[in-house]
Amino acid sequence: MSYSNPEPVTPALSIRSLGKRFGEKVAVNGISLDVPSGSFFGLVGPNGAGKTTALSMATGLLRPDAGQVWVHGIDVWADPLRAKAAMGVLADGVRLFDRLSGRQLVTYSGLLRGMDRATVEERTEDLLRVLDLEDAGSKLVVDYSAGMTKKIALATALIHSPRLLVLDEPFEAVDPVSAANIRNILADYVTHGGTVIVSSHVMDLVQRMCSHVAVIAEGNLLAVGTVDEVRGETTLEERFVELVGGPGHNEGLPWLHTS
Ligand SMILES: Nc1ncnc2c1ncn2[C@@H]1O[C@H](COP(=O)(O)OP(=O)(O)OP(=O)(O)O)[C@@H](O)[C@H]1O
Repeated sequence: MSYSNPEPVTPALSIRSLGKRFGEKVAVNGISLDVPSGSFFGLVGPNGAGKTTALSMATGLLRPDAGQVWVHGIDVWADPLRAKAAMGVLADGVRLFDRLSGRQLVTYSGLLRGMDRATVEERTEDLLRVLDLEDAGSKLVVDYSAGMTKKIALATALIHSPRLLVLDEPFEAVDPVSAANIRNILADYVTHGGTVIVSSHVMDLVQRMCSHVAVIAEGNLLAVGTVDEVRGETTLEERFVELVGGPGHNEGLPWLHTS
């Protein structure tokens, strides 16, 4: 009896030769990588490395100058509606419809995704509860704090139960209890077959939370693999500093010394 080779599993996200420049500035320099399905994938890099630009292109928010992106095998730029249906996105710095209340915003996101109202209402209440936003549900999003805004944006990314979550800095400005809640929700989602991509500056968090990591700096991919492969015998933080270069400007600011 002969067996054919098993089909290789389609990555949750595949990026090939993705590039973007803003004027003279090359923000993303022909990056290629695969995010395995079912992974918890961290994207790390210094300020201005190109993380947000790369994730915006990967999620159909910013048109690349070059390259291609597939989400579960669907070409994001050739078939955006189908690709976006498979994704939940927490974008950095994108304005929400903040004249809606939190509850309205999450409900609206679900209805826009074509979900039926009863399911949307049920999930909206679940999301407000687990994200500790029940009391703030009827307040306008424009009046939310930075952390509350992050959490309501996360709720809009989760409502349709996507196969892939792409979260740009999901823990920024979020209090530790809410952050732990969100980590648990995401870990549970991955355990049940979802894939998460998070960008973060907190190496310790990425080391503890993620199965895989990519390091980018100045628009280039410096390392990618499982967290253990990338960090080797050291911590992810030490490896990160080795890869992107240690602290510069050691001279400090003498005029700031008050005594
Ligand atoms: N709309 C834009 N116009 C001009 N330059 C841009 C624009 N967006 C990003 N850039 C530049 O592209 C580079 C990459 O920026 P990007 O926001 O992708 O970095 P990042 O890794 O997300 O940084 P951070 O960690 O600080 O959020 C930076 O030099 C930035 O100034």
